[in-house]
Parts: sequence; C-alpha cells; structure tokens
Amino acid sequence: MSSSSCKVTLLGATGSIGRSTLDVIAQHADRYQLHAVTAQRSREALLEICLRFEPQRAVIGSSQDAEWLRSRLREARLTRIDVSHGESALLEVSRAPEVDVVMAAIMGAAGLMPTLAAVEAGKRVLLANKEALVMSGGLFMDAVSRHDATLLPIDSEHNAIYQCLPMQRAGRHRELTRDGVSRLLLTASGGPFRTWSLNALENVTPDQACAHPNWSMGRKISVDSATMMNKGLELIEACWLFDTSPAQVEVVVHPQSIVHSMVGYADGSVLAQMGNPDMRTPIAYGLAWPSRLDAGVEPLDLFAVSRLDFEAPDEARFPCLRLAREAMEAGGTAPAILNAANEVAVQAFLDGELSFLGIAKLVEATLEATEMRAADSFDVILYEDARARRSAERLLHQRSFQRGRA
Ligand SMILES: NC(=O)C1=CN([C@@H]2O[C@H](COP(=O)(O)OP(=O)(O)OC[C@H]3O[C@@H](n4cnc5c(N)ncnc54)[C@H](OP(=O)(O)O)[C@@H]3O)[C@@H](O)[C@H]2O)C=CC1
Ligand SMILES: CC(=O)[C@@H](O)[C@H](O)COP(=O)(O)O
Ligand SMILES: [Mn+2]
Repeated sequence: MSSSSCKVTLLGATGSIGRSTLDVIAQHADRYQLHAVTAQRSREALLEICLRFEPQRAVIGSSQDAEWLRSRLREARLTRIDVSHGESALLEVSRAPEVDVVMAAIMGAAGLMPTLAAVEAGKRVLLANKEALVMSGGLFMDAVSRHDATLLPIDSEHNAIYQCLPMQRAGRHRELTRDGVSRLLLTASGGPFRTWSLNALENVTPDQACAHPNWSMGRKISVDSATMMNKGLELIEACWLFDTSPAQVEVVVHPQSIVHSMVGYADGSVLAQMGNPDMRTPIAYGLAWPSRLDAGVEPLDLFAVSRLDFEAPDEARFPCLRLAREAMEAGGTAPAILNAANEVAVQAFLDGELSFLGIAKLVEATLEATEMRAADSFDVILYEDARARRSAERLLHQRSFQRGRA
C-alpha cells in the first residue's frame, strides 16, 4: 500500500474512535483520504463530517436520514458525495476495491459483518470493534489468514501488546512461546468504581458509570469498563489476536492508564508500551504501520505522572471478568452469548431498567439459560447472537430482574 494515496473507509465515524480517527487524518490530509464515512443515526454529525472532509461516500442507518443528508449536501453543492443507507451499503464501502484501510469502529455486534466484509476483501483492517472478534473468534481469525488481510489491533491494550511482541510475529499466527513469550499482561484501569464497596455499587447511575477516570469513550464501552466486562472482552480478544489461552493472560489493575499493557518473556524481560491515554496513538500506529506518524498527542511527562500503581483485580466486586474467562474456556458460541447478553444488559442499565449489579447477573443467567454449541459458521454466530438476545430480554422482564431487585 502506498501511504501517499491511502484511501480509508471509516465505519462509525460519528463515535469516539471515529472522531479521534478524523483528527489524525485531518493532521495528515496529504497522506490519507476518506473514501467513506458511516453512522447509524447521528445525521447532523455525519453531515458536518461530509462538509469538512468531502468523502466519496456516506452511509447512514435509515432511508429517511439518507434522504435528509442528500438534501443538505445538495444545498451545499456537494452532490458528488454518494449517500446510501443500511447494512448492504456498509458492506459495499468496506469491500470497495479502491479502499486500502478500513477502520472498524462501529459499536457492538452490528460491526461484525461490515468488518468481516473488509477482511474478506483483504484490506488492512484497524480493529477497534472488539465485540466482532469476541463473537466470532476462530472464524474471524481464519478469515483474516484465508483472505490475506492485515489485522491491526486498535484497542489500546492490544495495540500495546502488538507493539511489544517481536516484529517477526506481525501478521503470523503461531504459538507465543516459540518467540520466547511467557505471558501477556493486560492492564485495566479498574474503572470509576475501582475502590467502591459492593454495597455502594447497588445504586450507581449511568452517568456515574460513564465517567471513566482516564478515557473519554462511548457510553457502552464506558459501562463495560465500569463493570470490568471490558477487560473480560479484552481477555477474549487477546486470546484470539495473539493465539493464546486465558491462562497466559494476566489482568493487572493499573489505575493511571499510562502502561497500556505488557509482554513478559522467558528470560524475565517485561516490555511495556506507555503513553498518555489518548486513542490517537493506536489509531496513528494502525494508519501508518509499519512506520510512525505524529498523532498530535502530548508527550508523556513522567515527572507529572510521578507514580505507577499495580494491583490485582477483585472478581467478587467485578464478576464480569470471571464470566468472560469462563466463556472463553467453554469455547464454541459461549463468547457470542456472553457478548449478546452484555449488550442487552448494558442498554437496559443505560435505559434505567436494570441496576448496575444486575448487568453481571443478567449475563450469568443468560449464559446458564442458553445452550451453547460449536461455532461452525458466521450464520451460526448470528443465529446464536439473536437467540441469546431474546433469552436475555425474556430474563430481563422477569420479576427478579426488575429495577430494585437486580
Ligand atoms: N472509545 C474508545 O476509546 C474505544 C473504543 N473501542 C471500541 O470501538 C468501538 C466503538 O466505540 P466508541 O467509538 O466508543 O463508540 P461510540 O458509541 O462513541 O460510537 C459508535 C459508532 O458506531 C455507530 N453505530 C452504532 N450502532 C450502529 C449500528 N447498529 N450500525 C451501524 N453503526 C452503528 C455509531 O453511529 P451513531 O453516532 O449514528 O449512533 C457511531 O458512529 C466499540 O466496539 C468499542 O468497544 C475500543 C477501544 C477504545
Ligand atoms: C481506551 C481503551 O482501550 C479502553 O478499552 C480502555 O482500556 C478502557 O479502560 P479500562 O481498562 O477501564 O477497561
Ligand atoms: Mn481497551
């Protein structure tokens, strides 16, 4: 890929990762050009992006919003921007022949098929959408190999691990131990409730849960950080990305979010990647790989940071971490069920229908109520995702899960 004319499709352009990606691209407009930008409902934000970046294509969720966007672009005399809507349009912009790089930054399971389309077209895929990999793990990684796609992790911890692994591992799948790696150390901030007692967690509000101490992110991932399901999803993500088992991944709570993760080697070395908590660093890494790019991130001032703390996670207060590890160990469709139940539970919490502690309870109850099977195909994954959502919704509306009870 020639970086002088790199064409980018940005899935989830109106989100937190989307905005950080636009910021990096704007700093390097001579090197990166937006082919397509997508959103689900945020039509005003998508219009702003179109006016500023003039991509070739814009995709939005509904036909009504697409019509609205077309009219605004007509008024601005930007009729050359092709506007379309729905999942088929997302697949098209992900696999378009002229596209070099696809940033997969749609939130949740909705990102799976567009991200897979980019993989199947052999693109360089910058993976922020961890849920896609959690759901479909082995199938997804097989597709990456089969279609010779380049998969670069954007999730800050996995990007850090990728940077700390030996260069020759890039793009290969083989046992970590053959490269002298003994373990992966996955750091976790501990979220906004790291020091809170179980009692105090009973009545936390969505706004409290979304107030992450170090990162500014979308609401779903912010709640995941608060329950530590984010770390559970990341544990599964690490196992697939780096072809390892949960036993080789150690979660380390590090409240400052300066060390983004580490790799331990057989000779006792531990390599860490550090930096200010700013997603423009991994995004710029993914865009420029294997070279480097100025991301506009403040240099790390270690004197200002002054101390780095590390502690063990508490799975009694944050059971989601255990549930995710058990789902990975169980294999098959268990991680897809975990992810689907979690998406239902987090939305219910954000809508005021479920308590904070109810999130883990609903996920666990859904896993217990839903039979798991072999993850044979993407059709099976999508079918089981839908089935687990129905099961979680049913449980949610049972008396025991009503607000105030769970
Ligand atoms: N934010 C962060 O710092 C990090 C995020 N990630 C991961 O990156 C992904 C995006 O996170 P984040 O940017 O925080 O999320 P946001 O909620 O901020 O943004 C999500 C984006 O996806 C779009 N979207 C939502 N639902 C759909 C759908 N059904 N179909 C198509 N598009 C949809 C949204 O469009 P609209 O605006 O119209 O709703 C928006 O553009 C997640 O998987 C998250 O786990 C990983 C590491 C760090
Ligand atoms: C920025 C990023 O990668 C997030 O996933 C972040 O790591 C969340 O922080 P927690 O460690 O609190 O889950
Ligand atoms: Mn992360």
